[in-house]
Amino acid sequence: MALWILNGSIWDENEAKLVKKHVRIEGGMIEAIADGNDTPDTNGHETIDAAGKLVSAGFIDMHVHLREPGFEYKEDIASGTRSAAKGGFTTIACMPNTRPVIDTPETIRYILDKAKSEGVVKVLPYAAITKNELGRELTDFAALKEAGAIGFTDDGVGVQNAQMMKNAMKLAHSMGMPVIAHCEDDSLVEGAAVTEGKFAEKHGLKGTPNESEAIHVGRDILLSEATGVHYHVCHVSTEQSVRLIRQAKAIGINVTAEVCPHHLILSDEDIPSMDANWKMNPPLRTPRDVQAVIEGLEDGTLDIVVTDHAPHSAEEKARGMQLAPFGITGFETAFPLLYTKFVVTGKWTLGFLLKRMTQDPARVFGLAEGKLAAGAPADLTIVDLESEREVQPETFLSKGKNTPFGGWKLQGWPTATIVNGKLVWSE
Ligand SMILES: NC(=O)N[C@@H](CC(=O)O)C(=O)O
Ligand SMILES: [Zn+2]
Ligand SMILES: [Zn+2]
Repeated sequence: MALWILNGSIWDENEAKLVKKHVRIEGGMIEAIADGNDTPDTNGHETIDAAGKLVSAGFIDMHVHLREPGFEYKEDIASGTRSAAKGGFTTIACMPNTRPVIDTPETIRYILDKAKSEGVVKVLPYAAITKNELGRELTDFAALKEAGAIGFTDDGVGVQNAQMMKNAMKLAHSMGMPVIAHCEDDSLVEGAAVTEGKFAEKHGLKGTPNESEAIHVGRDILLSEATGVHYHVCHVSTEQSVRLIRQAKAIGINVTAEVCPHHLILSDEDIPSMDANWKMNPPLRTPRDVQAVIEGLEDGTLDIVVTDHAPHSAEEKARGMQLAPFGITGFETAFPLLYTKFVVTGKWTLGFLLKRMTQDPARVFGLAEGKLAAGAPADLTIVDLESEREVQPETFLSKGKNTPFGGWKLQGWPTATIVNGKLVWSE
């Protein structure tokens, strides 16, 4: 039996507009895409009517925190993948800053097994660069790759020692694996919760300077040049980082980069109070930085959008700006935020946004997903582009309700998500 998604609107890249199509799915693959004016014979097959809705390749999020093992009170694989599906994501890559840290083949296998038995979207695990993410000793890259790790990162902290990072890059390059870096020089941060800027000044807080991120970006670009490794920069938030990555790409260094919706939309000047739902790492930067990351994404310096979905409990976030952990949830607001802020306003085409959330992550990480075409995996997202709805954190499928976007009125809400040809979430 096939599954037909009928009458949906698909973004046509050549015509740069939405066109009506029918999608036929069989055996977990997209089998055919038929003209919307045809009437396919759907007798004996399942159908989903997508009239008036966008049908897109499923979104891909290459930077998320599922918190399992160890922090299941914040999120687990079951809740995190359901939250992802509700946000229209069909493939997600999870970070290793769990407890224990994902630094052994056993933990990689645990994640993959759990994702298979309890998850509803595809989960790709990263492994740590250093044991316990302590920056002292490299993990067993070969065994981790063999177990299914897709790259190496100590996300949550920066690798402080340059020689350690260089050794990691050399080794990763020798096995064709990428190094993904959380860029932060601890000596320049010293416990600051927000960026240097107007909010910090107003509240008499210590702020993190932009260089704390960009110094690592610059260092690692040079190390990538020296080792040849594919170096991917996490959650770029500063003008200086964008500038360094742009220059590195211009001379052919093997660097790619990501940016989060919140860094594209919010600056430190938007933070209304000492509310820790506005606290994340990197922090919200100045309006000038926001402009720079927007331009970076637009000109391809920044390749992809990721959520950095980072759920925490309400109790943890209630500790206040200085003491609460860094991070905000991302899955269930990402697409509506970007669609409303950049596509509805006419700044970007819908095609541009979709590309940065589907094809580009697939290109950067060499995935078969991310395409809406015959022969591609049947991972699809159906989206209502019209209705305006309010962000209601209490309705999130994520255990984390920590978001600064509560109450925002947005368009572009996913209504159904299909993974490997199966409906895994619908309204
Ligand atoms: N981004 C965050 O603010 N927090 C992340 C860690 C990280 O991505 O660096 C987390 O694990 O909570
Ligand atoms: Zn990080
Ligand atoms: Zn992260």
